[in-house]
Parts: sequence; structure tokens; C-alpha cells
Amino acid sequence: MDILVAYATKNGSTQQVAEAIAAALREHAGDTELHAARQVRESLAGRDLVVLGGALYSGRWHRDAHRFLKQHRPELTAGVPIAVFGMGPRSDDKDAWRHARAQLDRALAKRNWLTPVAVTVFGGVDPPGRRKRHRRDMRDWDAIRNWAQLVLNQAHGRPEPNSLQRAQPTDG
Ligand SMILES: Cc1cc2nc3c(=O)[nH]c(=O)nc-3n(C[C@H](O)[C@H](O)[C@H](O)COP(=O)(O)O)c2cc1C
Repeated sequence: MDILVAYATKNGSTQQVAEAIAAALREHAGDTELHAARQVRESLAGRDLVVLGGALYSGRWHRDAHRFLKQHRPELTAGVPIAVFGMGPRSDDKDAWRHARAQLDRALAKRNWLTPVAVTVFGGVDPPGRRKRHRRDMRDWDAIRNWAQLVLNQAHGRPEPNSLQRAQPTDG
């Protein structure tokens, strides 16, 4: 397969998640490129799958993720499958996760032409300023790798129970 994983990050944690997803996709499906979203200038036409991840800051999805969708709307509406993720709550608090999901859904609702094969939120990481031992890191690497597998299944047209065909207002 010809897969692109693109990420929009400020402090690097989203890039690391994108790297893990790209590695899992490479292992299971072959050719997978990884790039910062803002560096992807060429058309997505011919790609078998695109994964786009972006950090959430102050209720908004990273602007490079928005720009990516805007720039590549023609190929994405022409049928290149895309899966989307956001980052990320930094606690176990259910409300934080619900809010993050609502923030991502709001961002995607602006692109009502978009029909992702999967949408999710991963836990985030405190910015680097904090002293290392106090830095929270809510990334669940097994969940991240499992999602990569789910995305592949979705792209192959094998729906999973409870998976999302498009952004929902909340996922409860
Ligand atoms: C100032 C600030 C604001 C944030 N706002 C949100 C937010 O609104 N929603 C959310 O889910 N996470 C929020 N986060 C958490 C980030 O999404 C998290 O730190 C993420 O891992 C950052 O990704 P990056 O390292 O790729 O930039 C915020 C973090 C900071 C430092």
C-alpha cells in the first residue's frame, strides 16, 4: 500500500505518536511515508490511505492540520481514505477526554465534506518546560498501535464494531 502519515505538532508528542502509527502501518501494509503536515505540498492522489494527527491547544486543533485538510480537499473528496486523530488529555479525568473529543469533532465539523474512516483522541503529554519527573504522559502505545490496525481494516472496508465512520458529536 501507499500510505502517508502526516502530523501537526508544537512540542513533538504528536510526531512521536505519528511515528509509532507509521511504524505499525509499515509493518502490516508496506510503504508508509511520515511527514510534518505543513511539508506535504504534493497531491495525495494515488495514496491508498492518509492518516492525519494534530495536537489540540486551547480547544483548537493545530492549524497545520486544518491547512492540510483545506489544501488537500480535492483528493480527499475524490476518495483517498483518511483517518484522523487528536492529542490530547493529560489526565484520566473522563471530562477531559470528552472535551478533547468534542474539540476534535468541532474542528472536523468545519469540513462537512470530510468522511474519515476513523477518528480518535490519544492522551497527551505535558510540554517540555515541566521538570521531567512531574511531566504527565498519557499516551497508551498499545492503544495507538491497535488503532493503526483498525485504520487499516477500515481502509480495506472491514468495519469494526463501535468504530466511527465519521465524526460524531461525542463518543461518550
Ligand atoms: C497551553 C496548553 C493548552 C492545551 N489545550 C488543550 C486542549 O484544549 N485540549 C486538549 O485535549 N489538550 C490540550 N493540551 C494538551 C496538548 O494537546 C498535549 O500537551 C499534546 O501532547 C501536545 O502535543 P504536541 O507535543 O505535539 O504539541 C494543551 C496543552 C497546553 C500546554
